[in-house]
Amino acid sequence: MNELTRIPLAAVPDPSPVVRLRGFSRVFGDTRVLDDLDLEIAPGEFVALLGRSGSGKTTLLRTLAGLDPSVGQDLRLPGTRATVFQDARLLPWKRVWQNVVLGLGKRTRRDLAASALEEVGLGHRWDAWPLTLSGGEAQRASLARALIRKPELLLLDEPFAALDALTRIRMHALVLSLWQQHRPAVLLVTHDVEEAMALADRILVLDRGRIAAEERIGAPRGSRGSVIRSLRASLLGHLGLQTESGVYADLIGRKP
Ligand SMILES: Nc1ncnc2c1ncn2[C@@H]1O[C@H](COP(=O)(O)OP(=O)(O)OP(=O)(O)O)[C@@H](O)[C@H]1O
Repeated sequence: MNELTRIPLAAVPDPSPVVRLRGFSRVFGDTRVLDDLDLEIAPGEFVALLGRSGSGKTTLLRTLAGLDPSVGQDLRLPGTRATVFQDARLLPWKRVWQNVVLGLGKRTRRDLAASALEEVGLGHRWDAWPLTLSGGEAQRASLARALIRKPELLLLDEPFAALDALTRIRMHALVLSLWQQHRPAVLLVTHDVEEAMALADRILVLDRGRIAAEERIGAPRGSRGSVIRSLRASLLGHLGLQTESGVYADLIGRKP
């Protein structure tokens, strides 16, 4: 046994979190949208955030992205963050590759953009105009633009919600493989319970401004089938969706 193996586990410090919010609140007028919220995200962790409409998901994501100017500096956030939104937000008057390196300085080379686009499966469209891209292609470009910045924290704000089912599944596979390769911490905001269960290590449910539930998925991706069934019921319960899924089942004549 060498020296290293004798060090007790407790003596190994936890890696410091990429995100740490303690007792964080955000108030708009009379509405307390985030209320004394605690959140930590470890380096390289993939976290999904579920919540009903209006529960504060986007407010939280904007805070973490540094897009909320009224939030002070009392948060621990990483230096490099990048966000992918539901709409790709590409500038239509710039080529796809120019969008990918936008803001990175004049010396950033075209071949760097092209290789990032290659990585997201869009190498053949590197010189295209954004308006000629499909929805899925535009989101690939948006992912390339995020990843080229080598973010410690990648924020995904319902990035697949506007895509058709097949494209969405392909994008899930792409995001997972990019995450496995680059290992940023990820916070994925989604309404889709299945998406959260397929992609994340940990799922949070936001309700009335706080984390109302937390589920950690130990099983590796690809062999989560048995865990997912019980988790789905629990998450739908936390989201208050059991009644709705019952109503839906009545509509289509199938048991939920
Ligand atoms: N700038 C603002 N000024 C006033 N109220 C706001 C502002 N931004 C958000 N809100 C309010 O905060 C609440 C939470 O909004 P938020 O967009 O964070 O919810 P969400 O969970 O992302 O909803 P959805 O799933 O529908 O996108 C809403 O009631 C919204 O009207």
